[in-house]
Amino acid sequence: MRLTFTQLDMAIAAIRTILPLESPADSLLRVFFRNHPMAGQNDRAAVAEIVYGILRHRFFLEYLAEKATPRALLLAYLVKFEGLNLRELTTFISESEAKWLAHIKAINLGSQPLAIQAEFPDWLMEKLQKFLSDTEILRLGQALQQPAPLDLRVNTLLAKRHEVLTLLNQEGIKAHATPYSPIGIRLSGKPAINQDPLFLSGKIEVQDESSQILGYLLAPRRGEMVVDFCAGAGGKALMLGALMHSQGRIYAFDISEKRLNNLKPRLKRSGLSNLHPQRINNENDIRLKRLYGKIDRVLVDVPCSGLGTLRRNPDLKWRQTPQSIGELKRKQAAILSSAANLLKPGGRLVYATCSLLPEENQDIVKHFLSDNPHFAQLNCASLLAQQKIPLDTGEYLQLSPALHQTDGFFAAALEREN
Ligand SMILES: C[S@@+](CC[C@H](N)C(=O)[O-])C[C@H]1O[C@@H](n2cnc3c(N)ncnc32)[C@H](O)[C@@H]1O
Repeated sequence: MRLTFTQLDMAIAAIRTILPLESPADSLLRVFFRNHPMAGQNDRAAVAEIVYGILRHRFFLEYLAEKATPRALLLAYLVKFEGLNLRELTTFISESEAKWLAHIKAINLGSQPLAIQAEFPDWLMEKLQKFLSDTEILRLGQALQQPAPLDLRVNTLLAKRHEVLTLLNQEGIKAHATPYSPIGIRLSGKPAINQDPLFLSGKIEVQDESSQILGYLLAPRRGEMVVDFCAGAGGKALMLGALMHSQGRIYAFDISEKRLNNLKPRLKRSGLSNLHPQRINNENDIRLKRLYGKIDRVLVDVPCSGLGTLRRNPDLKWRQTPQSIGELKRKQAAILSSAANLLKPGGRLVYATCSLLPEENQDIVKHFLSDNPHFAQLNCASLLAQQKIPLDTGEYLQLSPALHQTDGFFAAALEREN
């Protein structure tokens, strides 16, 4: 990483603004850049990389810096994680900083306590230790400290994967097929894909491979009635529409008008005509009643702690607390129970989270099944095998950045029997 003085100063200002983490880091960074309109494309990329790098390695960096000032965190990060040598920083640092940096260069991360090596706060360590060994926690923590690759989904309504791969390679963008999703592409590096003609013409969408696998678990067919209960900006609903060849009907529900508005330009690009976004007041919205017992497939991608996405959102481990997770669990159970009312007998429901914690995953599903004996659990590995996806994580789908190079994802597939 080669940095200018301006970028170093701007990075310090950005860290000062973002680290209190009063809002999500990505929105704080957006506001920061809005307030620094003179920053060019390269400056923004460098500052964002530094801020996210510091968020990923914050525990170790705070341990290294006696006083965790934005400047100390920046310098420690550049030396320990970006491999900058002191010569490259001489004009920027004082003599005492140079001495301190020379000292910390020799400190080995491997000799630190597990929580620091894995970069997990104490409350999360406590939860993880209930179901993972120390070795598994370390592997998970290390995988979550790596930046996520950029995954694309080919919109099969408009293009084929091999054609898109050829076109990307012709543009000089290094890309290869994802190992599990038959319509996924993984890019090397982070090209500005949202300016690419393939993106602008709706042939590709940005979507992590783990999220694409969910679409294959739900496996909606042409002509069916489908609900994406927590559709957000529609990442998964758009894929469902393409799997259905734009035939049948998908309702994309969400309580957030803003998120559904973000779906609109994507929907326009996608060429789909079977997707209907609709804001609901809450999971018990009276307007849902007319659909009770009528829907073939329901996706319930509930709000969750997001701990499986720490590669992209490293700030979540400081923004979540045991209390916030307690509230999420109540919401998840309520949403699952209401969404299940929509299903017709023989219909399929997929409950999904991007959390790693059994309390937001298996526990919610088990509780639902014990309250609803007319629902049965389907085996996710068999459902994926039917779709020719050789991905066997047992009866639940459990994807991990350490094992599958995807975000951490959980899903259970349920069928209404009568
Ligand atoms: C994990 S996100 C969904 C992401 C989305 N499926 C996608 O692929 O982009 C969870 C969503 O649930 C929505 N939500 C929260 N409470 C809800 C409720 N009671 N009913 C429906 N949606 C809700 C949130 O606004 C958020 O967009």
